[in-house]
Amino acid sequence: MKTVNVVAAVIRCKDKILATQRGYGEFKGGWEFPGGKMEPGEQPQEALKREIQEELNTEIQVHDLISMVEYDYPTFHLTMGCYWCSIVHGKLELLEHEAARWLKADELYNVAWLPADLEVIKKIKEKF
Ligand SMILES: Nc1nc2c([nH]c(=O)n2[C@H]2C[C@H](O)[C@@H](COP(=O)(O)OP(=O)(O)OP(=O)(O)O)O2)c(=O)[nH]1
Repeated sequence: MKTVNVVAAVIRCKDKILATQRGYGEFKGGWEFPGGKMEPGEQPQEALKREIQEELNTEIQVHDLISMVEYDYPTFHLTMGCYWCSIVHGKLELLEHEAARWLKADELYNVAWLPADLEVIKKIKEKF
């Protein structure tokens, strides 16, 4: 099975984190952390900054790794590095997503996360 390498940003602002809803493709309508596939030769931090600039027109700072998720979807294996991030500059324009929500710790399960994200949500809940 092919492996897809993804980086995802858990953007935190005070007591909330950002969840975004996919606007296209196989998982359309599902909730996720913004981010995407790493390009060959890219470091995770630079891939993440690039993706968030492309998707949300926002500059972020990438902090610590929260979790490396390994998840088997029916047609591919996902390896996803999830990082704490904060906003440096920008207004989170939804250039590719359908919707976005800021969630407090007790609201984390109020959206329908992609299956691979549930493990990360558990870790975030412990640390947040
Ligand atoms: N960004 C992101 N992707 C996730 C999460 N959870 C999860 O299972 N995925 C999966 C869905 C996709 O199969 C893959 C990410 O691919 P993507 O389509 O966002 O990547 P990309 O922005 O480079 O998109 P593309 O140019 O290939 O369309 O990872 C998550 O929280 N964030």
